[in-house]
Amino acid sequence: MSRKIYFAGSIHGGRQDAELYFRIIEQLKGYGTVFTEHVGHPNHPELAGMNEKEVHDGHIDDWLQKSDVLVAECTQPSLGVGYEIGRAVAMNKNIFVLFRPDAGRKLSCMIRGAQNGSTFIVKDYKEEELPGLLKNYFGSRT
Ligand SMILES: O=c1[nH]c(=O)n([C@H]2C[C@H](O)[C@@H](COP(=O)(O)O)O2)cc1CO
Repeated sequence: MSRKIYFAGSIHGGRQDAELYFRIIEQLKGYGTVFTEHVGHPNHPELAGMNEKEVHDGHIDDWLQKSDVLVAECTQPSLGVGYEIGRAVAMNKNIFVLFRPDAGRKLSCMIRGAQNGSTFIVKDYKEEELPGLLKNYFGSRT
């Protein structure tokens, strides 16, 4: 059965990296089914016709719950992404956090400090390194 991937990236936190999210999602599709392709949509519609509770419950109780792994691009800070990570920790999911130090930000200690070398991995990266990083990450997991 195909691996199920939940990709998290900023929406209301700011869309500066939306095109990068799209490119990451395109690569992730090579490793499984991505539930949250809309996060990389260049013109993501406001709430996509749903109310906040429908968005929250559909993402957390359905997609995140069913996922094998959460991949989160955390360079652009987002409350929603931080929340998704915390909920994924509580569900014992595999979590792969991507962060670009070159953007001039510092990743929260609550995220960088959560890494444990197995289920919670944080990688500082540049975009050109992504194919190799994803290959390593998914290659070492079933
Ligand atoms: O309309 C939405 N659709 C949606 O999928 N999300 C989810 C997926 C993203 O990984 C995350 C972004 O959170 P935020 O909007 O706080 O940046 O929340 C969040 C919103 C709006 O908060």
